[in-house]
Amino acid sequence: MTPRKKLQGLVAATVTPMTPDGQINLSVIRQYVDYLVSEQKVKSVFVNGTTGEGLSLNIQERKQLAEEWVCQGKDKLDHVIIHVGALSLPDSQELARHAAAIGASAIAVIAPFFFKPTSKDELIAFLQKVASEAPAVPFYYYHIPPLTGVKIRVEELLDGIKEQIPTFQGVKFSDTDLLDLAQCINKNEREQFVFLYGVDEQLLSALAIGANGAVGSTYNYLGRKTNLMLEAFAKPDLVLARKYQFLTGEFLSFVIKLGFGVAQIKAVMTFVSGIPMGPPRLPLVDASEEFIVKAKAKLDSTVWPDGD
Ligand SMILES: CC(=O)N[C@@H]([C@@H](O)[C@H](O)[C@H](O)CO)[C@@H](O)CC(=O)C(=O)O
Repeated sequence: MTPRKKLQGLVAATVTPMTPDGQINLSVIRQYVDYLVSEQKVKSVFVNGTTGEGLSLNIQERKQLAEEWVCQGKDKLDHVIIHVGALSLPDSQELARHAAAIGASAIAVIAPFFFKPTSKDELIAFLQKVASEAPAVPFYYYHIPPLTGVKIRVEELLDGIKEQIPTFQGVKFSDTDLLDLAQCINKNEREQFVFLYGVDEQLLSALAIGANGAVGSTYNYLGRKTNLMLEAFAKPDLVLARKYQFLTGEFLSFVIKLGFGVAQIKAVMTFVSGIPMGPPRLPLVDASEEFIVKAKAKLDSTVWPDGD
């Protein structure tokens, strides 16, 4: 990894490749890295997050994946962010120490979601205990209230956070509350925090209010298209940028109606990239053949502004 360009642009939330019998399949990570870089023009990854079924993996598996991504990403990827959140604080701390030891670019932590923090102070206390185990590694809070049920506003959380977590770098913001995101950006201009948006279907709106980039599942297979949207936005050619966003939205809205989660993301990534991502881990179950046929037909029939 080339150290340490400020994180911006697209970050692929990686899926965890598995063998048909449910073991993690490290052997395809090298091919996965090359595919992201050469075919999707995506040079940063977020490992062991939601899309990566991080919370369904054991500690050993999470460490192996982190190591493989860092190792295979060396000299190819700009940033390898490792999600180290867990329900158990010692597990999360162990993963943070491990990520630091292997040279991860950054770590991220989700709010614990069984026994939940009920206030900003409780959440910060948990995050601080994890971040302090990796004192030289940039730290991101991973905000995903639709899955954690932890709805503490990020705007509130950020107030004074640097004093308690000196490594705090930014937020992976996977929520539709754009007012909260806007307030975070507006109030923290001097802090130089990084805001990575996580709802791919409305990334353009987040860019408009100042998000630095995005972490998401679609950048695994629509990274190149979304990069064209980012370029159009930067020009600015908003008409073109909207076209890309609308087409991504049309695909997602189509598959969401069919039932779209990590299993289906793995299936889409498998047919688009040709890399076997395998089944998900229970309680998730494989995408149906019907889903795969319909999703593939939808993607194949989409005509993008660049002519593809
Ligand atoms: C709830 C969820 O899984 N959200 C995804 C999105 O990329 C999502 O798949 C996309 O917006 C389609 O709805 C990401 O925010 C998750 C993510 O970045 C991760 O895997 O850590």
